[in-house]
Amino acid sequence: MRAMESSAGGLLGGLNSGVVLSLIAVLWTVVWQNLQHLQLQHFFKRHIGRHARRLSALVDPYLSVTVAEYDGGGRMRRADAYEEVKAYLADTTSRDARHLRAEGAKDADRLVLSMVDGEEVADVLLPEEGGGTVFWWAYSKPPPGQQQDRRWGGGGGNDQENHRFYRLFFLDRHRDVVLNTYLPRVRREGRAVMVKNRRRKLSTNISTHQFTDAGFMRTAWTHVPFEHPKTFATLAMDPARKKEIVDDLDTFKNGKDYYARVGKAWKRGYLLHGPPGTGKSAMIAAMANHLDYDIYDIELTSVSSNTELRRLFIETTSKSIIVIEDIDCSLDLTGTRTKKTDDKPPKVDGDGRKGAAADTSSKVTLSGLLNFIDGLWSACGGERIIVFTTNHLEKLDPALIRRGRMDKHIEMSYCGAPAFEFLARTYLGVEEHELFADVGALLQEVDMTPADVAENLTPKSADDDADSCLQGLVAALEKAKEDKANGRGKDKQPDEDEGGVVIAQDQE
Ligand SMILES: Nc1ncnc2c1ncn2[C@@H]1O[C@H](COP(=O)(O)OP(=O)(O)OP(=O)(O)O)[C@@H](O)[C@H]1O
Ligand SMILES: [Mg+2]
Repeated sequence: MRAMESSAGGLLGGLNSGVVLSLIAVLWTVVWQNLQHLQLQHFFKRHIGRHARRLSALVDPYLSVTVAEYDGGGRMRRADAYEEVKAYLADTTSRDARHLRAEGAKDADRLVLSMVDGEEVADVLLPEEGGGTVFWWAYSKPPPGQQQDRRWGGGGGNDQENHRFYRLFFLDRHRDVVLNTYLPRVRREGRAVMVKNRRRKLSTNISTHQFTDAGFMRTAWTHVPFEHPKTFATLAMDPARKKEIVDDLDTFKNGKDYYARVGKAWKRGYLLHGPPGTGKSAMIAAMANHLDYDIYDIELTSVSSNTELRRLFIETTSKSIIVIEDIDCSLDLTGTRTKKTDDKPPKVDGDGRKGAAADTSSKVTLSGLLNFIDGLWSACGGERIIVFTTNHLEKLDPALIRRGRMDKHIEMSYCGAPAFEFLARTYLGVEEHELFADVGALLQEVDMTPADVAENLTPKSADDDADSCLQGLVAALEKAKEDKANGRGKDKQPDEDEGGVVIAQDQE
């Protein structure tokens, strides 16, 4: 059978032209097919299997390594090796393959090319690896009805999708160099190409059909290119705290060995809390830009079950930030989500949390969320940051935000004098101004968010300059001070009555 595969791939003709061998190949194919019809294959397999294998090695001397699109039995996560081989072959493909598939690259004008089904390209060893030897890479999918066969890269599971694969053909005498030198280099170089071509993504959990290597298929996430311009250089906050956060992120990013050594999953939780407009979302964008990570923004209210939450997690890639904004408003066990399902009281598990036992049908529970953050599944893939934001730290369940889950708590607060001066430099380009002292003093008396300060510092017409913007800010601050004195100040946040202590109730 392997003789058939490789001859179909054009290998045998090119490299084994002896008439005798060709005759044997034809004879063998005919005999084998007839044996199948006669139901004698089993007999032969058992009794002359060894001889058959020798004969087939003579007819088809090529060995193969299959790099399948999906690891394991299901289509949970694209195999890294598959992506790496695809990236590695992109150059060769664009040079040699006749039919190509194109995807957008980081650079807006460029395309990343790959093979379509049935294409083949040749590759050679580098001079320092021995040079000269030709290998063949073929890209294909299993023949109909054989998707589950392990020979075709299938995992033997129940998934009926067509799993694509790359298959490398080589001679037995090159086995060592292929397995120990060539393939590791393919993966290494593939990873480097992936980094070069990577367009960062902002994904959200809207399930859609997307075009992948396997054609149109349903994906849990929908994404757009991530293009938020916020960086730590334009985020106003106390310089010492900013440095601490940047150092923390860098230590995490470079901490692969450390996490492996201490036996912890390579992930880190950040809890950003503070009033609206203090820069929590801006901080997430700055983190993603600093680390060069993708963002997965989960809208928890549209996740129907703990199982779906887990699936979402599995479909995230490493080097990503998983964000749940306004976590205090996202998980309402007493509101509409519960009413939507049934009136049965939620099950309570051993440590008193509801919903952990079996209720996976209808809603996300605190227990599901805790598992999402640090259960066994949370370790798959590695290099992920999980960020929760909230305006109401006090409403969150202590179990959710304890260290180990949310490792670093970052308070984002109202604008002080240093943050204001930073914003004035960023927005107006002024280092010094006579109104700085007035603004600084007013900011000590009234609470104004960086978002409001930034808005006041934004020129509204061509006539606006640094003077007029700063005067506008002083006026706004004086008005806020007056309102506060008259009892019309912001005693409560606009959304204070919404949301409710929803997560906390999960742990009664
Ligand atoms: N510390 C800051 N430095 C620079 N810009 C800021 C800062 N805080 C807020 N801003 C600006 O104010 C606007 C609103 O900020 P952002 O959306 O990050 O607030 P938030 O804390 O996420 O608010 P919410 O709780 O309502 O989601 C953004 O345009 C952001 O650039
Ligand atoms: Mg926000």
